[in-house]
Amino acid sequence: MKSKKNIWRSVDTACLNAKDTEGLIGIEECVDYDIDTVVSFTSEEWFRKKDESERSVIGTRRRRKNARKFTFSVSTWQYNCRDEKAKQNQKTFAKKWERRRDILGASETGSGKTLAFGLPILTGILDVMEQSSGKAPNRPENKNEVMLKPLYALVLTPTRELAFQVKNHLESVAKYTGIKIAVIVGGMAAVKQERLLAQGPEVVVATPGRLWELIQQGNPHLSQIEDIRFLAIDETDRMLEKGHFQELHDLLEKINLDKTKKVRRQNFVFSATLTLVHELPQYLKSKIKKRKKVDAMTPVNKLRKIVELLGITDPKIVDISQGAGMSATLTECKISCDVTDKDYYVYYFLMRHPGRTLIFCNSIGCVRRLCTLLGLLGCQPLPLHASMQQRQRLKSLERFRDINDSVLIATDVAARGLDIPRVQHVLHYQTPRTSESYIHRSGRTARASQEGITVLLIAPDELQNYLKICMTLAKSTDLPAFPVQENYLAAVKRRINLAREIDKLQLQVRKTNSEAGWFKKMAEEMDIIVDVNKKYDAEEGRQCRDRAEVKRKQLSSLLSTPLFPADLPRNLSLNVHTSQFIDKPYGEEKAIDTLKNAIESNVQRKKRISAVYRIKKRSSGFEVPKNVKSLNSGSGSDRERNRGSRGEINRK
Ligand SMILES: Nc1ncnc2c1ncn2[C@@H]1O[C@H](COP(=O)(O)OP(=O)(O)OP(=O)(O)O)[C@@H](O)[C@H]1O
Repeated sequence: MKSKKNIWRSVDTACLNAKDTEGLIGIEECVDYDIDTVVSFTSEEWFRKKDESERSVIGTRRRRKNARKFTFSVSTWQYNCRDEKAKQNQKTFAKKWERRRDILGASETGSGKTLAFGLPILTGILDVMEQSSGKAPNRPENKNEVMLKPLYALVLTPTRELAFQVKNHLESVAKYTGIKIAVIVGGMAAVKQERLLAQGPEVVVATPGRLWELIQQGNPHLSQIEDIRFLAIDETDRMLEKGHFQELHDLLEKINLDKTKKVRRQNFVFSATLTLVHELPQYLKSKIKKRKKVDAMTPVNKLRKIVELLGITDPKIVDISQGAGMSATLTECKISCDVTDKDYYVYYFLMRHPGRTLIFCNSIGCVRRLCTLLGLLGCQPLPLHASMQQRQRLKSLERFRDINDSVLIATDVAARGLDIPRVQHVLHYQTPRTSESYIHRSGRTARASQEGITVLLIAPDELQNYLKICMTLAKSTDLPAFPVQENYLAAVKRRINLAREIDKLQLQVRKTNSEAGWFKKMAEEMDIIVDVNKKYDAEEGRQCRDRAEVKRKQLSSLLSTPLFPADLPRNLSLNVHTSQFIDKPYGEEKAIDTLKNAIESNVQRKKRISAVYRIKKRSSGFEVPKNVKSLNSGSGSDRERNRGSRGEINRK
């Protein structure tokens, strides 16, 4: 269809379903057209539209007789599209895309990479669909086979949650284009996913394991995987890590087999840490000095390796990551403490600074323990780790999104890519093992130009790891210490210690019960009669239960008394799960402001002290002692913890 004079008329939307028109600022219908040729929207037009303050996306939806032009407001994407940084990011990427080259893209966390590859893919598919509209679809060679709808694009992500998120994100953009998107991940019923694939989605978002499984099983829609025109690999550096995602390598081998198809395909390779490289360990540095054959890992080397692994030729590299992939709106800080004190500081933080908080642990066991502990204290934490059922994992995420001031305790399974609105704090309960992990975990806050704070809890035996992270991220100064009002810690400790005791007693009860259960089962199998109650439960188990009950009552009464001074406004609410009263202060200073104020007052204090030194020196020839370097240098001191110091890193 071709419009002659480009005359458009408003369409009355009253007759349409409110859900269908949600987010539309209007629908116009082209009223002068010929039905011979199809009008396609050029990339220039697309991106020109994107620049307008009320950015709009134009998609075509062919109806039986006429084509309609759909313009939808960005509010359908659930965010305000005036995020200049994200827009700039996507524009940068768009320019490269116009030349249809493979893109290797690195930009900081939360800067909008999903759309940076999502938009080119969706527009690309529309183009391909327009071009091939006259041609016959993929006809099977065998007449008995069903005619296949084409598969145009594949997006791969390292985690299932991220796959769902990317799918939702793309779906909201593709809402009026008619492009269908399916998500294929492990942990969900394969039959259901096969049903989705049978509908012939143009885009498949998947994790490599399940996708490869279905390909191996000969899924008809996925049999076209070699024909895809667009491939995006999100969090590529993680996906290509040694020993992980073997299926991805198998898949790449398969789709790179046919050289003509490979050349026709456009690849998008994205991550915030795509160009991040680590400092070489000392022993390797000395090998380099001795001219032994050790390749220093540079960003170029790293990218070269990725390109080689993916079989990409002549890609365009777009590296607009600043600050080692961390958002400029992110404020970092640390709390140095003993490993046994970490619970106190976490609970203190949650109570003193309520807000949506994501706590990262290094192991599943740690997530479970912390969840139980904070659960007993009425914080209602939500767990997220790989040993949970997929349904539960998604439910935890959903509740974390929906509930204000919610707390999610997760392993690194939640570290990459997840975009949860208004996460105010990220706490690293344990120092992450890699710098990448630190960047991605921290990047769950301060997204899309919002402010956020990340707090690293460092025990003495984690100092080494912490220093490595600082060096990789080229930090010249120590992270400031988060200010903690130590006078409240005694009350915090009382609560935590009681909760720990209850946890221990509960564990003992569970152990006794399971032992009794096992014994009973064995006795039944051997057909002997044993008084199990007498042997196990009668004394020890009952005593533990009673003691736990007493302690629970004590804790309950502690929780019903205020933790912070009476002059702070408080919110005494009932925890419906435990029937305990939770006392939550609110209305006080935000964590980020507390830290900024502490840093500011520390700077002022240093200025005052150096002014006093100068005056004294001038008036009495007083010399500043040479060993006075920094007032708060060194880590772990109470003084530093309280005042938010910025000491120099001791690199030795
Ligand atoms: N042009 C834009 N204007 C406003 N917000 C945007 C824009 N583009 C993306 N966003 C929003 O920014 C947030 C972060 O986007 P996205 O999840 O794509 O970031 P990312 O760069 O992939 O982050 P990560 O590195 O953590 O995976 C999302 O909520 C997204 O909706």
